[in-house]
Amino acid sequence: MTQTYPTAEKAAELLERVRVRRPRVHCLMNTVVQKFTADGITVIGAIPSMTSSPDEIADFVSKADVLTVNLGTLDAERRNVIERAVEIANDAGKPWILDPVHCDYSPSRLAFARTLIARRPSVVRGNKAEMALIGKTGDILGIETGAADQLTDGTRSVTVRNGHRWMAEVTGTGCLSGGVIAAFLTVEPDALAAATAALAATGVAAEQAAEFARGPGSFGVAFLDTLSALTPEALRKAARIDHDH
Ligand SMILES: Nc1ncnc2c1ncn2[C@@H]1O[C@H](COP(=O)(O)OP(=O)(O)O)[C@@H](O)[C@H]1O
Ligand SMILES: Cc1ncsc1CCOP(=O)(O)O
Ligand SMILES: [Mg+2]
Repeated sequence: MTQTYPTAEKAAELLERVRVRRPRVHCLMNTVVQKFTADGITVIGAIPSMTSSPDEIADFVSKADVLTVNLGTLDAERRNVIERAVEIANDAGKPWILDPVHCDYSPSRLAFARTLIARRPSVVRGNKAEMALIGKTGDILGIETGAADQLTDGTRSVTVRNGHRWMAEVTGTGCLSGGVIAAFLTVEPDALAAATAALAATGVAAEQAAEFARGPGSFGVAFLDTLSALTPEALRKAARIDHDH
């Protein structure tokens, strides 16, 4: 069977669509990087919300277009809220993404990540150590980020080669990428194409930011500037997307 693979042209088209649609992205996000993640979602052209209040989660997820579930700074109350949020998203047929932050540090967090994967997120994204423990995710899109981002949906595999090493020195670039991927999931049903475009966009913005930043601190700020200013045309020209065939 002929497979369709995401291209730089497709990434540019999806960036345009996110900016036009302005999707609502609800994030159950660790407490360390809520601001940076919300800023990333805003500058890509989407609208973030961040509450983890048990009283409000149903209303917020019901009004959102997509959900981001991030397991950093997890506590008992947020576990319950996550379970409720996932149930609402699934019942409404809304996409959601799981970031199993630090599941490699804690068996209980890894076990919780596995129960969530059984509830079928559209995407699981983690760093190398996290994804080594999560393992294969079957037909659920699995993404291992790093110097190159490796994406596979069990049938197709794609590598996104954009980015800059300073991304690894700013806390929360991975978490932010989860929020940006979520925004792209709302404009493209093929999760592989959506996530490829999102990671190419953040990677290209990082390359541009590194040209005028002086180190990780100024890079974090510059990255929001360049992600905000990123044009579909610049993304099309600079995206470096490879695939397996
Ligand atoms: N050495 C690197 N060179 C280029 N991009 C990188 C590098 N390390 C991480 N990134 C990028 O930084 C983001 C976060 O990735 P990663 O560090 O793997 O996740 P986490 O923050 O969850 O540990 C991703 O967009 C990834 O592409
Ligand atoms: C996103 C992030 N990056 C470094 S610490 C942190 C929060 C992680 O929380 P936890 O220590 O509970 O895994
Ligand atoms: Mg992470």
